[in-house]
Amino acid sequence: MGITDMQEAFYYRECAAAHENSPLGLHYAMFLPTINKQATPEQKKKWLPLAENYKMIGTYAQTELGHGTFIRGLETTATYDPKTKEFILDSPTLTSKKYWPGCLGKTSNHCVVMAQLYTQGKSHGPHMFMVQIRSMEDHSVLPGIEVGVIGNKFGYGTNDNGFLSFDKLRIPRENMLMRYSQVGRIPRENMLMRYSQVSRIPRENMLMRYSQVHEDGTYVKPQNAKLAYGSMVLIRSSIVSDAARGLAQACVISIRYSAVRRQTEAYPGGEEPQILDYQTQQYRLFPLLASAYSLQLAGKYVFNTYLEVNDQIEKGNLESMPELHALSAGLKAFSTYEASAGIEVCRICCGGHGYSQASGLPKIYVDVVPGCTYEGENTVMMLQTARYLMKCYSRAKQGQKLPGFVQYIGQNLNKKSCMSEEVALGCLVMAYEHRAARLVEAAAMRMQSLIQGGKKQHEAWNGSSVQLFWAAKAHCHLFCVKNFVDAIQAKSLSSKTVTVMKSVCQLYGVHGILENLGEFMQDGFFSGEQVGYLQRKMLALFENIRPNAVALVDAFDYPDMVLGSCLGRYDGQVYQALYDYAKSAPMNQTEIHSTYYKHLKPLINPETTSDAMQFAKL
Ligand SMILES: CCCCCCCCCCCCCCCCCCCCCCCCCC(=O)SCCNC(=O)CCNC(=O)[C@H](O)C(C)(C)COP(=O)(O)OP(=O)(O)OC[C@H]1O[C@@H](n2cnc3c(N)ncnc32)[C@H](O)[C@@H]1OP(=O)(O)O
Ligand SMILES: Cc1cc2nc3c(=O)[nH]c(=O)nc-3n(C[C@H](O)[C@H](O)[C@H](O)COP(=O)(O)OP(=O)(O)OC[C@H]3O[C@@H](n4cnc5c(N)ncnc54)[C@H](O)[C@@H]3O)c2cc1C
Repeated sequence: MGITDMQEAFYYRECAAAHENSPLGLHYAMFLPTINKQATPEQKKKWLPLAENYKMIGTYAQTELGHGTFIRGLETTATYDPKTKEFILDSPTLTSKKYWPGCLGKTSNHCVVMAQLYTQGKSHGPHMFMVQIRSMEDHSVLPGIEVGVIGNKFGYGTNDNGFLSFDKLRIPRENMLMRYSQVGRIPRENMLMRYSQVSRIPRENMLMRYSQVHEDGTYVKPQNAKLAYGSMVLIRSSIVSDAARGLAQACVISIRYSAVRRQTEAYPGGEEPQILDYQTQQYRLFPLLASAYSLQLAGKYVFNTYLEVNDQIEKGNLESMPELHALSAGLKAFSTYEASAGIEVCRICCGGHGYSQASGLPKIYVDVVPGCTYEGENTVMMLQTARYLMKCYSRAKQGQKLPGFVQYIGQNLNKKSCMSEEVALGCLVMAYEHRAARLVEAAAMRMQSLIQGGKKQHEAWNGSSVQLFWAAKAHCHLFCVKNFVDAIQAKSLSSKTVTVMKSVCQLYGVHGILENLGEFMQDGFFSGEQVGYLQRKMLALFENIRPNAVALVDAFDYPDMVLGSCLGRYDGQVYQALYDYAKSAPMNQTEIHSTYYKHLKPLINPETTSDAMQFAKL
């Protein structure tokens, strides 16, 4: 294809089989990026050409039967044997079997495995290892390995998510991904001098990233243990755009269909209106359209931030890792929650036809919804963001300056909303900042009061985790609103486009307040009159957006072959498409289905069953 940008490559392949979830998905999404980001130059030189040319086909094997979220609790072990300079990989318990990795059961012949590293009897936590699991000659499973598929799932039918276990499998020392940490002395000639010299330079000259390497194979610590989590941060940063894509496609289908579908005469003898003219249909669909635009912008921001921060990390500057982790973890959770719920609403808005595979909506749903679980279960990710927000809160209270997107924390909470009938974008942002700041403070106060009441840190954390979750969710919501407003105000769009997009942005902000009113009103920030402004503005925005609704979904520019939907076709020929779809159903290829003879005929016409049974056996 010659496409070098990995997101473009992903979406190009998606066009070929939209939402089918490629059996090579993990090879592209995590196996290749892990080699790129976690391997030494020497290891990359050896593995990348094979992986890029599909000789090595791999996946990312981290999750086990017993652990997915708690990486430090993983049970697979990799024990270093200094005599043979090998690691011994083992699955010591039933719960240590790897379980869920995509493309593992039948497709991959290699995988990067996350295992607890042991050297000289000491554990050094989770590290990545390159492991060949099948022969590159005949794809047979290698000795010491058990691998297979995990069976049918909620969706992902084309992905052979699998299980994998090791029985004291020996792999060469060079198979530990050693960009950030090593075991055993690396011969000088083996290590490209990109980052550091080995053995002959004075110890104090060694970049802190590569601290001491000892002859006896003592473990070399990375600058930050979380560098090993880097592949997950990449995918989390990518998932936001992917969730936006799923929601946008569902909006295209449901809004185009709502412009074609007519139902129920508006008044006795009157014409049946387009269902898109029903205010309740607009109330359900237009905010989702706004959300799709907002999440697309958020996805662009977070992926660009990932690229920038990753660039710094590669140069040894890890300063922005915490921000990137907090942003990517929170937005991954927020976007997949919003998109999953939104796609389901789009399906319901299409009535019975929405429940048909012909609509394309079930496929989009089962492709997007696991994003709430994989790459970090959403609640856990929100709590990781909350952990960062608590740190920011205490820094703000100490008068420290905070980075850009958290500067609102610790602000004065006594002020009231500036909201007027006009519903200015600035007042919307101020409302979201106030809500988030207040929820961050409330969670911090709750933690503090529990600790002052004698609770231990972890008890106070758990006892505050609902409020911590609310604070993180409000933080992510603020980010999306502010990012959308900034895009509208900064963009040099034509005045017509700005007018339309400003209404979409306003609707996103207004609807978000009205759907979470308690959090905005709890401290009297809004008056009842101001809430009235917002309610009237929302209804006015529906009317304002209605004439451009189809153009706003056409603007996503998804071709019919990607939407795969009889309801969302660009030409609007829904009923003919549905009828053709039905006619093409495999069961309609014969007038009488063979099961009639076996199961129905004996009930309906028992007397003539025997010769018919002969016929059924033909
Ligand atoms: C098939 C489709 C194909 C598609 C093809 C795609 C093509 C590819 C091309 C790619 C682009 C394509 C575009 C579209 C693609 C998207 C489509 C979908 C892809 C689908 C594939 C994905 C499949 C799914 C793959 C998977 O599912 S793979 C497994 C995922 N599994 C997890 O995600 C485990 C979660 N759990 C944890 O991440 C940790 O367990 C835990 C909770 C953090 C605690 O970690 P712990 O070590 O306990 O740390 P703490 O003690 O809690 O914290 C201690 C201190 O560390 C800090 N810190 C924790 N972290 C981090 C971190 N990162 N970084 C920095 N700091 C961190 C924390 O801030 C704290 O700092 P402090 O506050 O002390 O200052
Ligand atoms: C479609 C799909 C594809 C996948 N692909 C891969 C892959 O390629 N490679 C791979 O390694 N893994 C993969 N996974 C596994 C996935 O990464 C894990 O399922 C995910 O990390 C969640 O972990 P878990 O399943 O152990 O859930 P758990 O962590 O057991 O979560 C269960 C519940 O416990 C709660 N919980 C857990 N910990 C906490 C906490 N500290 N605080 C509060 N609540 C908590 C969660 O919020 C959740 O509600 C995939 C999963 C799916 C569904």
